[in-house]
Amino acid sequence: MSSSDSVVSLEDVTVEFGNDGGVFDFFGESNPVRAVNDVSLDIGEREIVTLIGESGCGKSTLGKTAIGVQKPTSGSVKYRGQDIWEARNNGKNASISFSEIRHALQIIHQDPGSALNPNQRVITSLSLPLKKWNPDMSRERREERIYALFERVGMTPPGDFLNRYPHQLSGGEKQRAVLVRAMLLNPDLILADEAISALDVSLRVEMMDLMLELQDIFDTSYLFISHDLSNARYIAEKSGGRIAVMYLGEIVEIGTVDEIIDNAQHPYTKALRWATPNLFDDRDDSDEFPIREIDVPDPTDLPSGCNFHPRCPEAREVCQREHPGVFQSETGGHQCRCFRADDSHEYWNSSPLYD
Ligand SMILES: Nc1ncnc2c1ncn2[C@@H]1O[C@H](COP(=O)(O)OP(=O)(O)OP(=O)(O)O)[C@@H](O)[C@H]1O
Repeated sequence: MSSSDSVVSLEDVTVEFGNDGGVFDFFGESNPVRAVNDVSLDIGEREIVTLIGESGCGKSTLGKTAIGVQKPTSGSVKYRGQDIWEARNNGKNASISFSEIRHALQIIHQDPGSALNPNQRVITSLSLPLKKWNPDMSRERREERIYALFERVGMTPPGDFLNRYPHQLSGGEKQRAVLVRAMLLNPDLILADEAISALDVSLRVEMMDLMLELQDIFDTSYLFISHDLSNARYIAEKSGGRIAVMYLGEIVEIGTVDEIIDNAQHPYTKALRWATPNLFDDRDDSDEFPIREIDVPDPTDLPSGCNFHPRCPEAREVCQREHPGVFQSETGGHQCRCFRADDSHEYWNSSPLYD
């Protein structure tokens, strides 16, 4: 996919936190955290990209950067070809205004409670954004749309739910209300940041199905963040989307379900897959955990060479010295940041690092 066909396109994006002139900088006590490191990613029309990786690897920061909430330290983030930060800072030259971009890129969080005002009835919380973005829409028309969507997501009769306060809804009902609120704005992309993680396991599939159903109606793309590979697999498989695996700020592998689940190339992806037993029918219980059991490196003090080499059972001397670039499969879709993806790399003649 080229960046011109994309809804959102990130190119060489890096996001650092720290070194902001605070008191710790003065004493030289803080190194910046490179939460996102040189990430390029295109999200297509009606595409679902799932970001997966352990806590602190940079998923939320990358997600917020993709929707224009977090400014990148370097690199560009474009919405339909328009640089989001240029639109924000230099609106006169922008072909798409920053407010149009913010309208088109919505977010739903893990905690739906935080998105609904506890002191307002649900109908009010859902009406306000519609009113803001469509000031000419009559109150009757607004409520008609909200009621229709509530019916669509199975919250019937809608009035029973809409006239309650958020604390009178269950977690699953609140999350559905928040999804409806985002969809009412007819966004092009929704960042779903761990949006199903707080739900009971039994409700997660229901919520993912609902997201897919609404995607069909509204032609929405999703950037779906999860730390659970089986959820990532479910949504990517059903939508024909891609899974992107993050490790310490980088996308270390990206591809379709077949490529990531059945033909993983990166040792970290293989470790995630191993750690998700319900994905791995052929696992022998005596198999060793395919990752070296040391602490996750400090994101303010990244290792030399490949970020993953201290934990990688396949690491060789070159991995300690050189940072791997992105290797692409012949079709270009399956990408991996590991020397092992290149049959002719000097890695294969380099000495193993660990016994
Ligand atoms: N505003 C901030 N200021 C300083 N550091 C931050 C900030 N936001 C994130 N970080 C750091 O950036 C790194 C990536 O954080 P991020 O929340 O993006 O990861 P994550 O993969 O989404 O984690 P989790 O799954 O726990 O939410 C972490 O080391 C985190 O502490």
